[in-house]
Amino acid sequence: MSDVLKQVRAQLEQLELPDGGTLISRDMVRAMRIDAGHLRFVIEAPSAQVAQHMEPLRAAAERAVLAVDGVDAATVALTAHEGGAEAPAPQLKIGGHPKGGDRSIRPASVRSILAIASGKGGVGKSTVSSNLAVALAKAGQKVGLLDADIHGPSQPRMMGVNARAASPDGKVITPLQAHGVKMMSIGSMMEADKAVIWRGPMLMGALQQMMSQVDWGDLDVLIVDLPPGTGDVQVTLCQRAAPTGAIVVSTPQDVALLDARKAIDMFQTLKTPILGLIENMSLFHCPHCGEETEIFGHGGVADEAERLGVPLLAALPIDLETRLSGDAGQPVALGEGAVAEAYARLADRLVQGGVA
Ligand SMILES: Nc1ncnc2c1ncn2[C@@H]1O[C@H](COP(=O)(O)OP(=O)(O)OP(=O)(O)O)[C@@H](O)[C@H]1O
Repeated sequence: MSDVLKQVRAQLEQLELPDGGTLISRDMVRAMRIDAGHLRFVIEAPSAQVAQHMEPLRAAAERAVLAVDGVDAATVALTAHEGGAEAPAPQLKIGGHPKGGDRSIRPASVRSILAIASGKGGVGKSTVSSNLAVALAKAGQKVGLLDADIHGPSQPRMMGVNARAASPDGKVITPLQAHGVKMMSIGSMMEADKAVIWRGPMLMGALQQMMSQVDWGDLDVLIVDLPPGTGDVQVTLCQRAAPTGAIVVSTPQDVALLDARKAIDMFQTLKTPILGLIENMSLFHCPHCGEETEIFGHGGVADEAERLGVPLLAALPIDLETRLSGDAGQPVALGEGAVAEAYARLADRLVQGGVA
């Protein structure tokens, strides 16, 4: 963390909350960054109800940080963990059959939809999705994250959102909010230890509901974390939501790459543009001896990207902090350091390319 950001945190430690503690001690500060003297961060209230009373504190925080040398301007936003304890549980029947034939399920207020896919499970597709969402939000984009991995939803854990989603009118679902990102997951609609035992049509119905019945509002980009493989959810998304493009995540290992090719072939068949590939877990840098080990090999994804004529968008190392912060619901891209910078570069590249 830079010295200026450390001083900003120290300054915020001085600002007492009316009900005790500070924004720092109560872990309410998210996505803090400084760019050419302009400091930006998000205060995340535990619920929408609490957030309603926090505007004076937001304004006070914005004023207080201007006292720090190196901060010339400050923008502090207020968000809430929607669906806190007092929010009503959704009355929707999730998991019905899809409706409307081939009609589009693309929300009109969403500018870009990025599908994050992989051929094989466990290669880091959800990790990339959550970190990319956070990095885009840090870059000032209005971001949504839809966890479409219906059988194995991991975004509630990775984004640190335990609340159940709410639907005040029983028709429209209010998305949850974490780290400046609107988030919706089938995991936020179900009881934690209930298995989802739906088949094709119900999966497609659930995707349709999460696209079109969630109040996404105006978004620059909606990141869709797909299930692994080439099944009904992927095909429905491509045919009915017309994603702006797909990003395929793979490890450099042969077996993962073989499956990634199938995913790539599916997107080509469905005429969804492939924006590029991401190599995840490419290199391990030992923090003790400094040695670098290619645990899953190296370079395979770059070769595949070249063969297809699409960019290699990022090569991300196998990294303990990535795993720990994902498990703790605080994506590594929230902080600083080499991996956070790699995600910031990836976000920047997608924004510059006009796809986010
Ligand atoms: N670069 C990385 N370094 C270290 N651990 C990682 C990295 N990327 C992902 N992981 C870890 O690997 C595990 C699997 O990652 P993740 O859930 O993102 O994969 P996935 O492709 O979405 O899997 P699935 O398709 O089965 O849901 C997680 O524990 C995650 O924290």
